[in-house]
Amino acid sequence: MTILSTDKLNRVFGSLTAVRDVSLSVDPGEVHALIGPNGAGKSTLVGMIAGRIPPTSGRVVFDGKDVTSLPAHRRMQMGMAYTFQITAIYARLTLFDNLALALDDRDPARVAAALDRVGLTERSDQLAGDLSYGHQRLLEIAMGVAQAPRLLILDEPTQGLAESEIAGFGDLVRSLRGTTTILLIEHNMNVVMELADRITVLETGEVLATGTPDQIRANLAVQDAYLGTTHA
Ligand SMILES: Nc1ncnc2c1ncn2[C@@H]1O[C@H](COP(=O)(O)OP(=O)(O)OP(=O)(O)O)[C@@H](O)[C@H]1O
Repeated sequence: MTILSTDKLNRVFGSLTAVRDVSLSVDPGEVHALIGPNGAGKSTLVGMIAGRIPPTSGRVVFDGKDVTSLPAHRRMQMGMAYTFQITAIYARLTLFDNLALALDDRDPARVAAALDRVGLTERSDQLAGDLSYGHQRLLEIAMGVAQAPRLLILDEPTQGLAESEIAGFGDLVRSLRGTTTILLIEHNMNVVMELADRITVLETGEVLATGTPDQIRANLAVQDAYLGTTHA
């Protein structure tokens, strides 16, 4: 059973095929990482999954329905949530108000619980715009999680986070494992190897390999193309 699948998804920009014939499937409850070198097509693929970028051809199926032609907000109504590299928080509102908006509920206990998941409870009354970049990323993740999505897409969530914050992020993902399906685009290989149930490797727009962290580590093509390790 899959909650999300893509079927021969393609996206062409002029003479460049950014994503070529990508078919992948994500199982309910798994943490599925998407990795690959810069320019491999990760953001373009996720943009098509989320409904921000129209595919040139191919299909996206979410929760058993073909959503290829549905706009992003309809996919969100169906249970997709995503955080992107550009933060989508309200800088002039407090953390409390940001979370209350995401939850559509001002119940202090619920807001506090949502902030607690990312360790920001004590900053509840601060303006979001006054937070460090790393804390803004955590707030954005908390807002995504608060919506209790069926599929949470995290685009480079640890970018700009300090080591201690990365550890907290790892705890958060582990606490969601099994209940929330997560598609994780991430450059930090330690984070990927530690958190992912399965990994899909993209290279120049194509799927190079899919497998468990151990399988991906042992895959010679992946080692050559991406992991930078040498083998005999
Ligand atoms: N709107 C666009 N117009 C033209 N080319 C684009 C557009 N968006 C992406 N590309 C190109 O498509 C290719 C894939 O880009 P994409 O951003 O999807 O890769 P990525 O794997 O997410 O990279 P990164 O890890 O650097 O974010 C790149 O060569 C990029 O220059």
